[in-house]
Amino acid sequence: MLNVQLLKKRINFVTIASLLFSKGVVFSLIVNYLPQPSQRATTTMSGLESYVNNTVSIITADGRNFVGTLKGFDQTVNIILDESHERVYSMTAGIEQVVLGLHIIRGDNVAIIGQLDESVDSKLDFSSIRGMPLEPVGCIFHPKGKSIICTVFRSCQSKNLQLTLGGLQNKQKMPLDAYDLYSELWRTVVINGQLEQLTAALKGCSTDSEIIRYIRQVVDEHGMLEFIKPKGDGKDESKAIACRKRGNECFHPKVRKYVKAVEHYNESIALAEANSETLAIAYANRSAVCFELQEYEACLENIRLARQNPYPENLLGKLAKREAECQNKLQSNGGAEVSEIREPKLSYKPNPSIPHVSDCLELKEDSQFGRYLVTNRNLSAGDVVIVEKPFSRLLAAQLRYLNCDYCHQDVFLSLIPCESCSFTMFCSEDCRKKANEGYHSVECPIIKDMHFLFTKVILMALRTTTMAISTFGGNLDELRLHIESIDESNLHPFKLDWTGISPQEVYSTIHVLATNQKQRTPGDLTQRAIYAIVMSEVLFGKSQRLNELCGDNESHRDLVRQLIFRHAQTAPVNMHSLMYMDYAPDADEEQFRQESLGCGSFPILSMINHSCAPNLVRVTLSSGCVAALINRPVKKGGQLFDNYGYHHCLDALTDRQSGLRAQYSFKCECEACRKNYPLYFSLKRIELPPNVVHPINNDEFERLREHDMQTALNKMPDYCRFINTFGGQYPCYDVSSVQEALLRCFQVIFATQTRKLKYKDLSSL
Ligand SMILES: C[S@@+](CC[C@H](N)C(=O)[O-])C[C@H]1O[C@@H](n2cnc3c(N)ncnc32)[C@H](O)[C@@H]1O
Repeated sequence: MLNVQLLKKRINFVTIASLLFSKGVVFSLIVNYLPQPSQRATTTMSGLESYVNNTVSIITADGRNFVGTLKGFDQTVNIILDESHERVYSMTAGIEQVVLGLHIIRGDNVAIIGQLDESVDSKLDFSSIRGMPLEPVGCIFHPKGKSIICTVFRSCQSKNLQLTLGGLQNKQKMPLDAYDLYSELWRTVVINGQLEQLTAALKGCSTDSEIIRYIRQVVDEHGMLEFIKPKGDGKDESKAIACRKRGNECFHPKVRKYVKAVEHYNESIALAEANSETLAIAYANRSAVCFELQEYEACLENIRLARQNPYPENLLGKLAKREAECQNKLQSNGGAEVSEIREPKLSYKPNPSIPHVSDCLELKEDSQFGRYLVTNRNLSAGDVVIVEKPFSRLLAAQLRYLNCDYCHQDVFLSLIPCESCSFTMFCSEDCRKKANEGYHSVECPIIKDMHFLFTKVILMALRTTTMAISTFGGNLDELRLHIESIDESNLHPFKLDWTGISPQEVYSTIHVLATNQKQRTPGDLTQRAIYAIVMSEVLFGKSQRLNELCGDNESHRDLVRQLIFRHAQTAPVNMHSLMYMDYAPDADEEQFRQESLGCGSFPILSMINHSCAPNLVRVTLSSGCVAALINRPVKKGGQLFDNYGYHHCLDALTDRQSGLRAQYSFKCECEACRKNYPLYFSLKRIELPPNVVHPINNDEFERLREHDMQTALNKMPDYCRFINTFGGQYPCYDVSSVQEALLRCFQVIFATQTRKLKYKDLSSL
C-alpha cells in the first residue's frame, strides 16, 4: 500500500521490483534499518550483472553458504536470491539443504559470490559429502570487500607471510590496508599450526598493553609493518588545476551541475598551495557558481578570498563586474530568507543532573543486558526522551569537499581549507581553530592515509583517542592518571552531574563503554591489536604534534596504542551513525533519502540495548545532536530498545541472531526473536473498528515523500495516535507501516537536510 516507489531506488532491476511488490515489501524499512553504507562492503559489482537469473553460490562473512537464483543486487551488494537454500556442512553427516525460497542477503555479510556450474553440481551426492562448517571470515569491518575475496580464493598456501603479502601487493597493484595485513597474518598463523599457541598466549595476557606487546612481537617476526606504506598528503598544484578543470566542465552552461562544480572547486582549493594563483582562481570560480545560485553574500566572500591571493591581473575586471552585480542584487533583493530549523524538545521534565535526558529515564544493570535504560512512566509514540551531542565525531569521507570537518554543516559555498593537508575543509576560522585544538593538529599529516587504511568504525577509534588527548590539553601523564583513577565497574553516565561536567569527566563515560573484550575471539583481538599497532606506527611516523606530546617517553606511546586498541573495541559496539536527508532527483522517484553524514560517540545513547522490534528511532539534528524518539508505546518499567541494524521486518531470525552475535557478542532474546515475529510482507493485518480511518492516505504520503513540512506537521499527531491506540497489537502490518510513516515525519521535521535542495530550480543536481 505504501512506499512501493522506494523499492526501485534501492534495487535497480524491474524483476526484483515486481517480485517484491507482489509480496508487499515496504522498502523504506530496508533503507532505514540496513547498516549504513560505509559499514558495508562496497565492492564494485559490475561483474555481478552477468549472474542475474543464474544460479549462484554465496559464502557469507558469518560462514554460511547459500545457493539460489540471483534476482538482483544493489550498489552495496545487498543480494536477492529466489528459490534459494542454505547448505549446511558437517563432518559427521552429509550436506543438509535447508529450503529458504526468496531470501535477502545483506551486503555487509557477502564475502564471496560465484556462479554455480549446475552440470557439475547436479551430479554431486550431497548425502555422502562431508565438510568442515565454515568459520566466520568477518568481513563486516572490511572497507572494500576486496581482501575477503582474495583471501578465500587465494590458492597460495605459503607459510611465509612476507611472500603472501608481497604477492598480494603485486596482485592488487595497490598498497595493502590494515585488514589485508591482519587477514594474511591470521591465515599464516593457521597454516603454520600456530593458532593454539597464539590463543594460549592471548589468554595469558592480563592487560591490553600485554596483548598489544605480544601481537607486536608476532607482527615484527613476520616483518609485516614494512608493507604499510603511507603515501602522505599535502598540497599539489597540478591536481588542484585538474580538479578546477573538472569543476569548469560541471559549470558549463549546458551542464549546470553547480553543486558538483563547487565540490570540484573545493577540492581544488584544498589542494592548492597557500597564496597561489591556483587558489585564487578556484575561489573566483566558486564565486561564479554562487552568483548563478543567487547566493550573493557568499559570492562577495569568494571574490574577497580570490583577491586575497594572487588572482591574475587580466581577469580582475571580471571579478569587479561580478562584485558590482552582486551588490546591486543584494540591494534590490533585501535580506536573505532564513529557513526555520526545528529542534525537538524533551517531552518530559529534564533530569536535573542530566538536562539532555528526560527525568523518566533510569539506568539499570543486570547479567543478561549489562547496563540499559528503563522508563519510570508510560511513554507514547512521538515522545522525545534524549537529545544528546557527541563526544567525538567523524565526517563521512565522501563529504569532505562539501561539509565542514568540524561542525559537519554542508556550507559548501564558503569552505576554507586546512593549511597543510588536502583532505579537510572548514566552514569558518572558528571551526578550523577548534578542530586543530581538538583533533586535527595530531591527525592532519595522516588523515588521508588513515582513510585508506581503515574503515570509519576504526577511524572512530583514532578520533576518540585524539579527542581524549586534547581533552587533557595534550598532557598524556594527566590522561593516564585520570584513566587509572576510573572505577570501571562503578562508573556510568547517570552517576555524573552533567550541569557542570568537565570534558575530562565526559571522556570517562566514553572510556567505560562496553568493549565486549571477554567475548572476543583470539582472531578478533589480534585484528584490533594490529589496527592499534599499524595506526600508532603511522601516527608516530608522521605526526609531529603527537611526537611532541609523547616526547621520548615510551609509556606515552604505549598509552596511545592502548587507547586506540580500546576504542577499536568500543567503537563497533557503541558508535552511532549520523545521517542526513539527501535530495537526489534522478535517483528514481524517491527523491529524499537517508545518507551517511558520519558517525559519533554518545555516552547516554550508548546505554540503549538492541531489539529486533525496537521502540525508538534516532534522528540526527541540524545542531549535530542526535534525538531518541519513541515510535511504539513503552509501559512504565519497560526497557528502551534501539535497533542495531537487524529488524524483524527485514531479516530472518537466524540472520539476525548470527549477525548480532558476530558484531555485538550477544544472543538476542528480544520479543521478536522469542516469538519469531514475521518479516514485513508476512505481517498480519488488523481489523480496525468501523469508526477508525487508517491514517495513511496515499496523497498525503506522497507529499511526505516530497518532504512537505506542513503535511509532516499535520500527520505526525495522527500517526502517533494510531500507534498508541493499536501498538498493543504489534506485530502487525498496520502499526509497522504507520511507524515508517512516522519516521518520515520525524525526518522531514527534525533531520539534517541537504542544502542542495535550495538550488533544485537553479541547477541540475
Ligand atoms: C551499545 S551497548 C549497550 C549498553 C550495554 N548493555 C552496556 O552495558 O554498556 C551494546 C552492547 O550491549 C549488549 N546488548 C545490547 N542489546 C542487548 C540485548 N538485547 N540483550 C543482551 N545484551 C545486549 C551487548 O553486549 C552489546 O554489544
